[in-house]
Amino acid sequence: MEVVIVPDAEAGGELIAEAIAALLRRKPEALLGVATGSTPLPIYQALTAKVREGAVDASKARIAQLDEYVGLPQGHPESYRSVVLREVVEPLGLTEESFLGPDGTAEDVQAACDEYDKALAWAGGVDLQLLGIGTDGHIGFNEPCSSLASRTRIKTLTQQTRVDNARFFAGDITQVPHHVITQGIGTILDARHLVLLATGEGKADAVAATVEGPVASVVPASALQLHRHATVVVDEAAASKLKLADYFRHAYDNKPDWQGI
Ligand SMILES: N[C@@H]1[C@@H](O)[C@H](O)[C@@H](COP(=O)(O)O)O[C@@H]1O
Repeated sequence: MEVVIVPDAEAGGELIAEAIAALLRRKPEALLGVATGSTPLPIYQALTAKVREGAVDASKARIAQLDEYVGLPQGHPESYRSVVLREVVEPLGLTEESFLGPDGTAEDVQAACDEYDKALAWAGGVDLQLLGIGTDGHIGFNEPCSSLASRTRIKTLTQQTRVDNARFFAGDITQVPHHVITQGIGTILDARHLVLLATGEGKADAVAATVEGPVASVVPASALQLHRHATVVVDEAAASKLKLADYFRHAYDNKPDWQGI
C-alpha cells in the first residue's frame, strides 16, 4: 500500500485526477469506479478542468457506481445515481449510456445486486476505483464487520453513518434510508487500482487504523492492505495519527517521476 501525504484536499484532488488522466491516455475506454460524499469532489473538479482544457479526452470513459441507497424514489436528488450523474457524468460531458449502477428501487434487491456484479465483470472490471472512508472505517457502505470477501449486497447503515450523511438530507436523519446496496469488499478488491482519498481531522483515526492497524473486518478499509495496487492519499490533517508519516513522505519524495501513483 502506498500512502501519499498532500498539503490539502485540492492537492489530493489534482494528484488523483492526474492519475485518472494518465489511465485514460493509456486506455480511453477505462472503467472508472466513483465514490460519493464530499471528499472526492475536488477530484471530479480537477478532472473536469483537464477535460475542458483538452489535457485529456474522457469521451470514451465509462463510469461505475460504488453504492446506493435502497428505497429512495427514482430521480431523488440524493440517490447516488443522481449524485454521480450530476457530479461526474455530466461535467465530463458523458451520457447515462456510459454509466453503470445498481438499481436501488428494485423490488428484488438481491437480484439487482447480483446483476450489478455481473455487469461489472461483463464490462471488463473496474480499472481504477475511487474510495472515500467513513468515520467508522467503512468503504462504499461496507460497515464494520462486513465480510472481507463480500460481494454486492444489501447492508444496514450504522446510526453513525446516518448521522454523518444527514447533512445531505437537510439535516433530517429521518430522511436517511436505513438500507443500502454496496459493492462488497471482495467486489472492490477486484478493481485493478484502488485509490482512497481522506481529508480532514475527522478521518485521522480511521486512516491510522486502515493503514497501520491489522487487517480486520471491523475496519473495512483495512482490506486495502490485501490489494496489490492500493494508494491512500491523505491531507496533513487526516495523516495526523500516522506513526509512519515521515517514512511515507520520504518514500513518495524519492519515487521516480515516471512511476505515478
Ligand atoms: N457511501 C459513502 C462513502 O463512499 C463515503 O466514502 C463516505 C464518506 O463521505 P465523505 O467523503 O462525505 O466524508 O460517505 C458515504 O458513506
